[in-house]
Amino acid sequence: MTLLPVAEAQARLLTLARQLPAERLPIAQCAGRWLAEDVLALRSQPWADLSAMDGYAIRAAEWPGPWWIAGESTAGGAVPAPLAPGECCRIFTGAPLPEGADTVLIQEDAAVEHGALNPACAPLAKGRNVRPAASDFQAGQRLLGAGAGLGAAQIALAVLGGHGALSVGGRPRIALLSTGNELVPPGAPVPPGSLPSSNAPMLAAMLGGLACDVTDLGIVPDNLDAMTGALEQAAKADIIVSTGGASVGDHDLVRPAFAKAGGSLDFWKIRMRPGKPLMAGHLGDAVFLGLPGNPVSAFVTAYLFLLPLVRHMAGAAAPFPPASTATLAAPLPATGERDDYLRACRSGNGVVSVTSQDSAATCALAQADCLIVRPARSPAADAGETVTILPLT
Ligand SMILES: Nc1nc2c(c(=O)[nH]1)N[C@H]1C(S)=C(S)[C@@H](COP(=O)(O)OP(=O)(O)OC[C@H]3O[C@@H](n4cnc5c(N)ncnc54)[C@H](O)[C@@H]3O)O[C@H]1N2
Ligand code: MOO
Repeated sequence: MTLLPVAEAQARLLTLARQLPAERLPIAQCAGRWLAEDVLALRSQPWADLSAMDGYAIRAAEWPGPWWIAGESTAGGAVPAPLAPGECCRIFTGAPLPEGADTVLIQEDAAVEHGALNPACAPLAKGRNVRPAASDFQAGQRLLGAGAGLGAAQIALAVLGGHGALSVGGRPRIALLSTGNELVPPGAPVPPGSLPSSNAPMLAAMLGGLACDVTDLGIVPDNLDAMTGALEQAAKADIIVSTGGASVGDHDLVRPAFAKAGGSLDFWKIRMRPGKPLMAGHLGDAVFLGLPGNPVSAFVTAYLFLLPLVRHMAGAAAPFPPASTATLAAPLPATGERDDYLRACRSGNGVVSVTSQDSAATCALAQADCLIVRPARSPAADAGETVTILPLT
């Protein structure tokens, strides 16, 4: 069976998903969401020519003065009277310049005596220490595009643009299923042959920073009817995620259970290491993602598929993790028939892959802060070569 290239599988996954209906939220609840529509400026910023410093508003052409201090301008105060020739105005940071003024002399460079101002510095260029009206943005300007992520800076911009509420994409509901007779819940006694189930808590943690609601439906035994029932129950969610049982063994029942529940599979088996047995499809309105059971495989496939799927459904225009480059601090062997996503660490000397690349090596995974992406059939690489990386932190 030919293995599907990662980029093709990612694109196909997004076509299975619909973007959720938008909701309008108070701006204080918009952090971490994605805009459902463009945000236009309802006002200009600054609203007038404002002082950037505490000092004196002058007309630069009248340098070196002296000027008579004729009034005062404060942020939030009355609009100051226009300057007559030879006049200046005491002014504070954020306050509007009076008509006729074009420059601000900072108070540290001012000598004031008996109401007269003399400069104690080299001549100032016209416009110095002034923020011109609308120099940040103009009323009507597009401040942020639909699909943009709302972090702290974007929220500040939207508020200054005059908005108190924004239309944002919805929060996908995600149901997690962990399959395997060997699994016991976190913290429970672990009899011989058993294993604490770490995948659902790991996935919940990966999803924790995203706009979504996660329900852990627990551990499902390797039994066709139990798995089918669990999938049917999970189909109320927007995204169903299972881990384990994705491969070809006799007890890997996710595919048959998915079919029995009425699901339609879109793809299975990806040209990547780890993560080959990944599958996706839909069950009713829910998108289904079957991740491999090995913890590292589940982590990498969640990072490359699940998190982008959630971002996409929540309205993100750019749902995939941003790739960058780094210099190898140590050599790497040639890759095989699948693209490698090597767990790696960045340091001042460059990037180095962690000691074990086994799909079950969670100690090594926990040390990694990025993935090195190496296409299938890449030759061995020397220290000093440039590689593509994806940040994990
Ligand atoms: N003959 C073949 N065998 C395997 C192939 C293959 O192509 N041919 N693929 C291998 C690859 S690649 C992977 S990855 C694994 C994935 O298999 P499954 O998705 O079926 O996962 P399981 O067999 O159920 O479990 C694998 C491993 O992970 C442990 N596990 C499962 N769930 C959890 C959990 N919730 N928390 C912690 N650990 C979990 C499980 O105990 C197993 O040790 O298949 C290869 N085999
Ligand atoms: O592809 Mo599996 O995920 O190597 O271990």
